[in-house]
Amino acid sequence: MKKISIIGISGYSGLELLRLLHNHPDAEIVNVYGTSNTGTLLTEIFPKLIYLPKYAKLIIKPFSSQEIMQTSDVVFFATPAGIAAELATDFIKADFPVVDLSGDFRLQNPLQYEKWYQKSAIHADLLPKADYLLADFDQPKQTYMSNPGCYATATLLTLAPLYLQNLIQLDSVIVDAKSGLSGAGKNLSDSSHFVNVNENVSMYKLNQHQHIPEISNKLKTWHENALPIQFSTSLIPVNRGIFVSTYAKLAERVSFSDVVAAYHQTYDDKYFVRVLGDNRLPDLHRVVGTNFTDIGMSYNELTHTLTVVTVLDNLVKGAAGQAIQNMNHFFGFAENAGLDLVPIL
Ligand SMILES: NC(=O)C1=CN([C@@H]2O[C@H](COP(=O)(O)OP(=O)(O)OC[C@H]3O[C@@H](n4cnc5c(N)ncnc54)[C@H](OP(=O)(O)O)[C@@H]3O)[C@@H](O)[C@H]2O)C=CC1
Ligand SMILES: CC(=O)N[C@@H](CCC(=O)OP(=O)(O)O)C(=O)O
Repeated sequence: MKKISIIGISGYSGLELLRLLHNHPDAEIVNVYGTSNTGTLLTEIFPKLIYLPKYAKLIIKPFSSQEIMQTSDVVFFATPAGIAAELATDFIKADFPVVDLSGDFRLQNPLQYEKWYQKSAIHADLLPKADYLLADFDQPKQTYMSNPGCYATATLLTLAPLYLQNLIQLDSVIVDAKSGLSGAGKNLSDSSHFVNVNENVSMYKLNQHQHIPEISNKLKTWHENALPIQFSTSLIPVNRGIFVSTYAKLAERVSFSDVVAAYHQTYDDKYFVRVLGDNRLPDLHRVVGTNFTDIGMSYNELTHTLTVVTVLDNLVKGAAGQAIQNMNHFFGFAENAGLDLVPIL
């Protein structure tokens, strides 16, 4: 049984880690950390947990790297960008296992991080200590596991077969991504007020989203001629879910059946990515509450355009679920331990 600490327990993905780890056969949560409400019982802040005796004694504690390393086997950072960069050094120096849900270690180039996250980057010497782990493709080799972003996960799983098998015109890719509100975390802002989100759709961070460099960096490892992609993000009035529509022109002499075959070839042996087959397109309800990514595709003979639709739950596959999938790989557990989830609806 591996002992777990969670930093950022009162945030959306911190609590989602607790929800998923609750059913993990090989893991137990021993300590939880935050900055507000320290010294308070977790069940006092979240009365919905009161009936779960496992958590009756958990107190939200102020961060202590020494305590975490003495009491647990792995720590999850479910904290906003900038916090792991500040607090993770002791773990890296001690080679202590970390799964970081934030963007702090996703970009190996500190200048790229500073440009896209508009924060100071961690010292360049520490960045190579982290593995960027798109869990369905990458296995941890080091102890610092950097979890991909939610939009980046959906986009990369969409594009992997097309880049790896050289199936599209690389200058033709347009990714239109939409997210539910929990993707923005628990803090209120004008744009996240119920009245501004309900019965509304808005595009934000156009051409400036912090997941763009992360996506481009990975695409370059799959295809040496990868070009910048056109990428947009919109907010939709749902609690959870990422819905990505991707458009591209096929490369010469590539047919739609080649594309469908490539998706099956890439994903049929990957438990958490499900290919729906040609002309069947997924919707959010298929995956909400689960660690699955569902992908469907269609081809328009008149415009010679491929459309791929990808859905995932931003809090599960986009954050806590993929983080646990990476932890499962690290400890050699079954990949789906704690993650065999049925969609909420
Ligand atoms: N929401 C999502 O769908 C996704 C989120 N992510 C990433 O995961 C991370 C967490 O996101 P999310 O859960 O949405 O964020 P939230 O804003 O909901 O929660 C963040 C939590 O971090 C805690 N925190 C902040 N500073 C510290 C600190 N110094 N020490 C300990 N705890 C701290 C806060 O607790 P307190 O109030 O006690 O300070 C808060 O509960 C972010 O980096 C986010 O970008 C990645 C993919 C998807
Ligand atoms: C709906 C919404 O606002 N989503 C957030 C996703 C946040 C996130 O996951 O950011 P990092 O992974 O880079 O830390 C956003 O678009 O910024």
